[in-house]
Amino acid sequence: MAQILKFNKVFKNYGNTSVIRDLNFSISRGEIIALLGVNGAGKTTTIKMMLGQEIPTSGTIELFDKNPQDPEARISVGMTPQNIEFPEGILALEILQFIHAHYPNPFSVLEMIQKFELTSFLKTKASKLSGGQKRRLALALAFIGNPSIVFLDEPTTGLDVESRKTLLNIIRDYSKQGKTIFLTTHYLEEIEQIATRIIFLQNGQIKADGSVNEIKNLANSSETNVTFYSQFPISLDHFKFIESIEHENNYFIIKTTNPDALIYELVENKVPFRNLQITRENLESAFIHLSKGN
Ligand SMILES: Nc1ncnc2c1ncn2[C@@H]1O[C@H](COP(=O)(O)OP(=O)(O)OP(=O)(O)O)[C@@H](O)[C@H]1O
Repeated sequence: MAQILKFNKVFKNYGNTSVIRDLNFSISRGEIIALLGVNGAGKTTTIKMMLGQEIPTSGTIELFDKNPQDPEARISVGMTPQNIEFPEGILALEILQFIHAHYPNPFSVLEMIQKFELTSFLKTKASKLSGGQKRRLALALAFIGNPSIVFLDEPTTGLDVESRKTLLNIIRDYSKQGKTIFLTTHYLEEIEQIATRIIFLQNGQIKADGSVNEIKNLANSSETNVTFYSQFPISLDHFKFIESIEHENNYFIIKTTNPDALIYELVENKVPFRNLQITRENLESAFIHLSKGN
């Protein structure tokens, strides 16, 4: 896959504070990348550097083999900022038409209106729109230029449930056309649904980089739950693969590092059970695990 964005030994300081420390990674066509990390980890700073809005203190960033500030690179980029403000007095429709006119090969204004369901507020002044309406307009503006890569900083914040679903579908469809999406969000269940890759930042450094399953597996070692129902008195004291047991109303909840071996032990010891369930890690526990680690 062709690489469209490269970070090479990138550092960023604000005054004496080191915010981004030695970022090295590349991004290819068709990826949906979620940049995750706790508040202050450096996500927005990273996106701003990709967009040429902040300059690295040292190291290099190449966007389409160019400096991110180069207009030739910027013409293939769409973005929404975390905080959206529009100029006073301009209608939503006028902003769409204005931005549309800046791109050589844009989607039609009508297509964006339909996709992002903007019809009901096209004749409203953009600065007077509700938070969710502003967000939908900003998203339409991010996509209208038919960009090769779209940067979305917390794009679903303020969106209602339907609009969220719509956006996730738009993102999925867009990546199927070979376009790249780079986003930050604090809604992990959305990431599980769409991301092809997660980059996890901690204190300005990459702590993990992989598929959703690979990231989940990082936390898997200590926190897989095996639950089952057994109405018989059983002792599991001598079992090797048990980290901890909770027992309530004939339900056993066992934490284990090795669910396969535990189930083998249950069967081998003829423990009577039913309704056995293995609960794999969700992304949230992986996130907590990664955030707590050093
Ligand atoms: N212009 C600035 N001047 C000084 N410090 C800054 C500036 N911008 C960001 N920082 C600091 O850099 C660190 C990273 O901030 P950044 O906004 O990139 O984090 P984030 O991961 O996007 O956080 P959040 O999830 O809260 O949006 C924070 O400690 C922040 O205070």
